[in-house]
Amino acid sequence: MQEFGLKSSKSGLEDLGIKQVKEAHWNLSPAELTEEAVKNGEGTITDTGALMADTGEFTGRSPQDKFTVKDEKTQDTVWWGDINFPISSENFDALHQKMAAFLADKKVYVRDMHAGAHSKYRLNVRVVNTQAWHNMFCYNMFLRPTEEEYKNFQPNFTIINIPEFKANPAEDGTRQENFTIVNFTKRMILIGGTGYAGEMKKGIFSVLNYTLPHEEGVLSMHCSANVGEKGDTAVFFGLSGTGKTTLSADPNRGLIGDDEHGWSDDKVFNFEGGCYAKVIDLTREKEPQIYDAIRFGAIVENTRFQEGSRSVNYEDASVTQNTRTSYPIHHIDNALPQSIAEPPKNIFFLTADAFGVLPPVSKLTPGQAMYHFISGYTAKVAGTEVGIKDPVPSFSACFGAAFLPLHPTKYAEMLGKKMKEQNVNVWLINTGWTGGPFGVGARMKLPYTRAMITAALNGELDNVDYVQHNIFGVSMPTTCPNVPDEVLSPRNTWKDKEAYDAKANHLASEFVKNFAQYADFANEEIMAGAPKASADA
Ligand SMILES: Nc1ncnc2c1ncn2[C@@H]1O[C@H](COP(=O)(O)OP(=O)(O)OP(=O)(O)O)[C@@H](O)[C@H]1O
Ligand SMILES: O=C([O-])CC(=O)C(=O)O
Ligand SMILES: [Mn+2]
Repeated sequence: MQEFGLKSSKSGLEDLGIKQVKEAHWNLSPAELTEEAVKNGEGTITDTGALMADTGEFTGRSPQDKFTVKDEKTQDTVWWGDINFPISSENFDALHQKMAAFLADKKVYVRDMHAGAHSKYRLNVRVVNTQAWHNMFCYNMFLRPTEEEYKNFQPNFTIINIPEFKANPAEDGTRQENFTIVNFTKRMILIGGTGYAGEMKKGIFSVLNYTLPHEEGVLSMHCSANVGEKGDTAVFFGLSGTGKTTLSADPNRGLIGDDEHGWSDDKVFNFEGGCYAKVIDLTREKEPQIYDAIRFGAIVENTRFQEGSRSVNYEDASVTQNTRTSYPIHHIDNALPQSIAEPPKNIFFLTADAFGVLPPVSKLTPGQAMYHFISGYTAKVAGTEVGIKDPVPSFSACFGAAFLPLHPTKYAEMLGKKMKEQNVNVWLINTGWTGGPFGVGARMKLPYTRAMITAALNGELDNVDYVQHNIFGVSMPTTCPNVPDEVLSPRNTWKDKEAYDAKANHLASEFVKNFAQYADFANEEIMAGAPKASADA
């Protein structure tokens, strides 16, 4: 086999069961990968120098096709069910062999990288790709080793990602032709039949969501994080599309990361080396930092050009609503170089409530915080996952159940303990609808949401009056700098108050129904954080 680039002297492709490839390109630079991607016909260059590529049939993750190998290591530790689907190690081994054989006449791009900015908890990840742009996605999204580290690199987890390789469900134990399979024993992830690059980053996130809490006592979180001038860290939990990336990019605060973090005894640290932002309707005016990050080295996915030019038309959703960009974190000016900071003083739960019920900013008691963390509510609108067009209420424990191999109460217990010990403020932010539900009202204006978060962080909401929401019980400030008072109470913003009460009661009942599955875990304090349907509505 022909090999190019900066290769580790410690281990090669044979160690991954790959005996033969046509060419292996090791650890190419973004410039080389951009060139390869264009030569291979994978993409084009935009007028700001970014690489534009399509993910193919899959424009989002496919949670139903994500499997975990059920074996001695995982059978009693993984939370099996409709999130963690089991597959046998025989199926895994057979697929692994087929994939390795498939590569015999292919050109591959191999990359060595780190996950976890805290040196104590770092994971060495090796990825094998058939598409150059995927390899560049990994350059952007994972932490980049130094030249010396490349030379001595030894992987302790590997991803083999071949979009062109399709499984045969009847034989391979998958649901369809596409699959993502995590094997904790062999320390390997196999991805096939899909070109959605996010499967790689979320695959490794799932791995860290197992190893860190289970083996290291570190809480892993689906959140963004940034830090103020005084070293005050804030973390922003939220499901896809709720604003983690958008709101963590704040010109007045250093960016730690936009999607995946760990909270150890002493630090909050990013798992990743870059950001993966939604770009639908992106404008420079609303999101200048993200807009300006889309330059040479960045990738834009599933976007289209303005007619007759090489400018990206961010309004074009003809391929998908889930258009994305990935860029290395240093494309954001005030990103912290080490991606690590002190434990948080403030925690925000972001929700995009398409029913327009939850207040745009409210403060939670510790019991309410636990209740909302375990609930993990948002309303799903068309976006990151396949097959969702109309908004639906969505509860995803810990704001990221899809990535959690362990039972959610494991993460909830760890968070609850940390919140209490460190006396953290917890806020609920509705970045979703106001003035009525989706279709009637409008999405909360981004400048208002930013102002609410800024006020909370600066202590400007410490000494204002609060009122309790009649059903959810959360405390709503009655004033907030740079936000009109009338926006702060959702009921005020609805023309039809009875319709509001009915919707609020309905949403409350959805919360209660969903929470029933955690009844064994919840104590009195947590249950006091539950919404209470009002009898007169
Ligand atoms: N008030 C608001 N607050 C936050 N985001 C808003 C608001 N109004 C509109 N948006 C839009 O909502 C989207 C939020 O997406 P963002 O990329 O921040 O989500 P995310 O939580 O990082 O999701 P993912 O985990 O999938 O990456 C952006 O497109 C942003 O422009
Ligand atoms: O993983 C992805 O494709 C995007 C993302 O951040 C999420 O869905 O939380
Ligand atoms: Mn995410």
